[in-house]
Amino acid sequence: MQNLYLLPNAEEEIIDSYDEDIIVTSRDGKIIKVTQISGCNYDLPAKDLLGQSVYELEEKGIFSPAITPLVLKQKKKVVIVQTTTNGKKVLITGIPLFNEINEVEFVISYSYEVSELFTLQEYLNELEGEMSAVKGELALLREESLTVKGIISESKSMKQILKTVNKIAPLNVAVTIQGEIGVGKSTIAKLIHKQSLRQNGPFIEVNCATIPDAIFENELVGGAKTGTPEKIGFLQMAQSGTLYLQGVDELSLASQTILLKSLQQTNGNFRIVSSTERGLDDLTANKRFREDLFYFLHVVPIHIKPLRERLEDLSKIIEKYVDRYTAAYQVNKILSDSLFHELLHMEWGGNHLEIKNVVERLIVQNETDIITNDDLPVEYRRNDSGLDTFVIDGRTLPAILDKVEEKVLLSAQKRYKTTIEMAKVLGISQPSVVRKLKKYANK
Ligand SMILES: Nc1ncnc2c1ncn2[C@@H]1O[C@H](COP(=O)(O)OP(=O)(O)OP(=O)(O)O)[C@@H](O)[C@H]1O
Repeated sequence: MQNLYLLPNAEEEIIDSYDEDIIVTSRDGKIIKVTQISGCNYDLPAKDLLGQSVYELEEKGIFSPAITPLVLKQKKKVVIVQTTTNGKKVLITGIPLFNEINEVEFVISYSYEVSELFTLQEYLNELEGEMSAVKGELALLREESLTVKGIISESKSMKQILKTVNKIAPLNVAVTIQGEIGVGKSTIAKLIHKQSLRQNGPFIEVNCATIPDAIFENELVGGAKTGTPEKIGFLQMAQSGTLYLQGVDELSLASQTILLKSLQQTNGNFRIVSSTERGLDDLTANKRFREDLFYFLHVVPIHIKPLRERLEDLSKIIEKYVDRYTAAYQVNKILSDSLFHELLHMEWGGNHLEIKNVVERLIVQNETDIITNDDLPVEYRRNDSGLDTFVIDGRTLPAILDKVEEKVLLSAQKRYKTTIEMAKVLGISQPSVVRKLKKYANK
């Protein structure tokens, strides 16, 4: 730094031209000049400072520490923070003024009260700590929500899908995944994201079916247009990540127009993956889906077959859910072969979601170690009453009906907790249920 030289008779003008706390000390530490507000940080009138020694003031704890000795020693500008007797923080800068033989002749210092800055700094540090904790948590949650381990792909068609995903995930193309409810569309969308170059970015899921037309634009592009700029839209949230438009076939034509316009206007740095239950090409042909939006979204189509058409996957999935729920509920149960066979040949319109639900119910609601067809929830039981086993048996009709009644009652007793519930399901009175149960119990 270039040395500052004291100009003769110039100090007065310099000092008086500032509405600042400035103090000038001589090389022996005496205060020789002050401004009108000097001393206010130390709760002293300016005139009381004049003539005092900074060494003494330091000893009394008023200048803690004094800056003049430091500047004299270092012969250069010094910046320190003083703590005053009443706990205020004062940022003080000391500058040496040199004489002709290059010795420090005077020290000029100016100070600002910075307690608030310190409080702000502490607050910022605290915020920073919280932010990094939240960031860590977010990364963990993102990782968890995107974990796609254990994808079952025994069937040829699922293997082919995984191959396609492998190929297209690193490319920035739009993908449309079609399939029935619960067939694994969002699982594949997450897999595409995980295998893409944007894997560390966000995966933003937009459930198209649940957003009313009136607020769709607001949800997509945020509140800038509606006077609520603090509202961030999905398109902004998805930057450098993946935008997953779940159930895009559920959008009304009005919302489709908004979506297309917003996607075209936004310089979106994200990958779009959409899911649909219905074929978008059919909807487009029937004018229920905008053709231009169709071409925008439908670059790579992936079709996931329902589980009933993927028996190899279905079989593994039933086993997986049995393992999962026996472990979760700490029970030791297996499905009978006949029940397993039955499950393999059901419709499963809700695919994974439905199977998961039924297997959990089977594991939780039955007390026997081997779960059989009779343990299926009523709505899943086949509509045959097993009468064939009774008919040609030389028994009378009342005896056969009696046997059927006994079977129905005992099976209902296993399933329902109270006789009131049984009566309601079977459509007879509760005393009737009690009477019949007694009758069969005594047989
Ligand atoms: N191939 C698979 N292997 C193992 N589990 C799977 C597979 N596909 C999906 N699942 C599981 O099935 C459940 C439903 O899957 P997902 O949510 O991906 O279906 P979806 O088709 O997106 O459903 P929706 O129709 O509700 O959008 C999830 O718990 C998922 O982990």
